[in-house]
Amino acid sequence: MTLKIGVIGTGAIGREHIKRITQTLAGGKIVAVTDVNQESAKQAVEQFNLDATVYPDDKSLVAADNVDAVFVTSWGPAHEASVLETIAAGKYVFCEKPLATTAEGCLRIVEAEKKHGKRLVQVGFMRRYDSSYVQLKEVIENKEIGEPLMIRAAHRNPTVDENYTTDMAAVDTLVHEIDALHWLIDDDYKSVQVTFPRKTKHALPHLQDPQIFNIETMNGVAISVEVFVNCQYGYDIQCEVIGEEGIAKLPEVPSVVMRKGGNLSAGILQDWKKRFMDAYDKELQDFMDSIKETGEPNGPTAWDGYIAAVTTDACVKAQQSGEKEAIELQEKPALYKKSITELQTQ
Ligand SMILES: NC(=O)c1ccc[n+]([C@@H]2O[C@H](COP(=O)([O-])OP(=O)(O)OC[C@H]3O[C@@H](n4cnc5c(N)ncnc54)[C@H](O)[C@@H]3O)[C@@H](O)[C@H]2O)c1
Ligand SMILES: O[C@H]1[C@H](O)[C@@H](O)[C@H](O)[C@@H](O)[C@H]1O
Repeated sequence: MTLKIGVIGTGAIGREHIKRITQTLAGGKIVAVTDVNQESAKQAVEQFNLDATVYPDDKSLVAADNVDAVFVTSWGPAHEASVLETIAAGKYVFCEKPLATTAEGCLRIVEAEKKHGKRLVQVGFMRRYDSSYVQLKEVIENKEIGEPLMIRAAHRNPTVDENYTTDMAAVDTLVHEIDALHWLIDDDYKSVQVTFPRKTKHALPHLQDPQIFNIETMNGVAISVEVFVNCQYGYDIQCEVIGEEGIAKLPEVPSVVMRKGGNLSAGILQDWKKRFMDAYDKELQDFMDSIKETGEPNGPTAWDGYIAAVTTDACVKAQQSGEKEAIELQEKPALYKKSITELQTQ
């Protein structure tokens, strides 16, 4: 059975996902697209030679009889309405981060899914599918470094455009670590405090860059994440877990090592599209396969989207107050108690 997919938002990641469904992955077909910029939607159809209808808006795309599942790849503030619309139609939805821009918005999605009675939503936290994070998680789960005590991480982008603001360091960038790190050590967040080191001359006046987020977990693990989005030299994701018996570090991205002109050198990636390419492939393949095999998506849930939103809200508050801010979650609903992946690996 081929999963027939409609895409809302045909910008950078929307097109990346259309390309992988059309050219790389098995089991899905893009049958519908929409974008507030209708020209962009039409261009996407031409670019990938799609046999797909261009709809005027998300509502009409979601309602189309031949659409089984929807990808929400529009701007963050538009996600909640499209996801709610899709759940109301009883269809599956893969939503890029953020699930919604507020914790309240995520809870509205959780409530809608609970009312529907089974999981329909997967959130695009692709690091859980990245082989280097999966290896790191295995080392931690097998207790090879004992109990984790501290994590040192960094999320660096070479540059960002002028629309990138100080809060986006949390909401747009750190959000990946927020999802990946609690999953990695199977713990919950307790509080966050933010410090602003000396500002780089490469950041525009309105942007504080770099920033350091100090997060404490319920088990007392101290996490420090540097977000530096004008680091100039490349796209660099680092993560080191310090445990009672040793240290485990995210492997470096393989790169050809050259000896040339008196230098020993290896390349560093320049943008996010390549770093998590395989993980994007795996997350979407898993989305399609699990729906076919079990009737529910397998990956990060709407509840994971809610955890991320509560945490990014606290981070933004901490940026503004300079104080340690609490990260407080509501009780996890039964629908999300165990993901299918967790049950399978027990
Ligand atoms: N998982 C990741 O690593 C990753 C990477 C990049 C982007 N993202 C997320 O994906 C989303 C899109 O990012 P992008 O880089 O592709 O942005 P983009 O600006 O390139 O594309 C977004 C597209 O959505 C369209 N759009 C906006 N509002 C809409 C609406 N209401 N209905 C239909 N179309 C609408 C815009 O016209 C644009 O074409 C963001 O939420 C971003 O955070 C995730
Ligand atoms: O939306 C992008 C994307 O999520 C990238 O993975 C991240 O590195 C960037 O900082 C962010 O702006």
